[in-house]
Amino acid sequence: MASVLLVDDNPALIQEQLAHIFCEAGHEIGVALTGQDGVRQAAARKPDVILLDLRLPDISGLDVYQRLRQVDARIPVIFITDATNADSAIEAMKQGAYDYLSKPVDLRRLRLVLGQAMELSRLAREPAEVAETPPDEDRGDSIIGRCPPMIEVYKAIGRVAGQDVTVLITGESGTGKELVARAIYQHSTRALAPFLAINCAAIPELLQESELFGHEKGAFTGADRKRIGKFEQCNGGTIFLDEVGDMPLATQAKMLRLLQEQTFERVGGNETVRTDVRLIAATNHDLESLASEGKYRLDLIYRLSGFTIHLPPLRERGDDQPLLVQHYMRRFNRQLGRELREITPEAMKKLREYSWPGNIRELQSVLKQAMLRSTGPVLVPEFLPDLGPPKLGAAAAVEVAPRIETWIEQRLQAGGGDLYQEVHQHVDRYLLAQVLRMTDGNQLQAVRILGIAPRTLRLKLRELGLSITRSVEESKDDSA
Ligand SMILES: Nc1ncnc2c1ncn2[C@@H]1O[C@H](COP(=O)(O)OP(=O)(O)OP(=O)(O)O)[C@@H](O)[C@H]1O
Repeated sequence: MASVLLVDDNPALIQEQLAHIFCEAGHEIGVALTGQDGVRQAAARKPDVILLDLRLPDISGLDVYQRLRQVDARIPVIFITDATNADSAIEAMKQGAYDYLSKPVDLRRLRLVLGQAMELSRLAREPAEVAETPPDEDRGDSIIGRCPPMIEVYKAIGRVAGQDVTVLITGESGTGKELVARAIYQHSTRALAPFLAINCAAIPELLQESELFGHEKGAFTGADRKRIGKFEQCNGGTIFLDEVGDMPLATQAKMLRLLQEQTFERVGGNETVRTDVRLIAATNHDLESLASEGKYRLDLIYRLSGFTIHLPPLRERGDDQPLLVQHYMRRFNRQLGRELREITPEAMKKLREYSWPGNIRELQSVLKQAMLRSTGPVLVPEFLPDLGPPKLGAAAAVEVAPRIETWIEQRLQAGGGDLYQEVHQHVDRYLLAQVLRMTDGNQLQAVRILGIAPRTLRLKLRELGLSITRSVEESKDDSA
């Protein structure tokens, strides 16, 4: 259930748009007509996101914003402005507002920004903590596991959280890097300051620099107004920079300076901006091999990796696997309205024998599929999707899809929400795996066939918990 507070003396239109966006029952949309009432309601309700009009009858929007920060600096505040108010909006962004929207607010943009802000609010507030045993209650995102390498991870989180240093988290896709970043943030001295998560792979390379550092009006074609970047916006807080290996060289140079001096210039500007942000970076690439190919700066690697935490792949976590299975079975039981209590030893054996290239994200996806197909209270191997032999990593784990009509029929009978997204994921999973199999894992050929950008393919693979391991034929050495 989401809760949004709208602080606006003329709320009708946006209220209507919010009602349209949150058409499901149970969401809470509070409205305050004055700044004072806004601050009072924010303190009383602690909403997930606040929409704040800059022009209020009693106090200026910027003053209200400062008071809201005192209530809880982690609640993302989205400013709503008249186009003429751009300067105040820029000032608001400088002070840490999440985003700003001009009136009349475009519904699609509102939905997008609101969705992102909600997710951020969740990330900043839901505890990401180590669970001694799988928790009964779904208290936030628990980090499950007690194998020796994970104990080392917990110790490292404990050692570094309170120190204001840059941390690099490494590990394959889906091993929990973001979860660990949140745990560090939540145990740090900046825990009450904002947290921003940015995925470099999701931002087109040409826009990365401006997204992170901002730009001046006219800096490039299309830069019709000044923009405050994430590092300026998150002053005092923590930035989690995911997929930091996907950063173009020009942005790397700027990042290096930021880490050395905590200063930078906006794109197209001369003014030196000072910021105080703690950086937690993550990558599933080997940065040193990127450096040896000339794609990554070694000096940046040294700066980023002052303190490194490595997350082991799931296949090396031994008895953590049954713990994770138990944990996610409980969660999906709640989400899907199921009552599966057990998994047979044979089904567990199948899971343990699999190599999990997509790690915990893939485990979640496989379990969810299996639970949706299960009929009784026990998860038996027949309900698991075909997991072997993983020539193309998780891609090979994709079952030969039943006809889509049958699948939808089964899902309708099973009940549960999110059907639209599930159908699309189901089709994507099948399509991508097929195409990647056909091209033997060659992504360039695959994107040509699919007609999508390489970045989109990478994002989709990540979203689906798929990864590619190309089969390598042993070269025959005739001279031997
Ligand atoms: N130890 C764990 N216990 C429980 N859940 C976990 C654990 N590690 C990861 N997860 C869950 O697995 C999913 C993927 O984790 P996360 O997004 O943190 O991985 P990641 O390494 O950042 O992935 P990527 O490299 O693709 O960004 C999330 O839903 C997360 O909550």
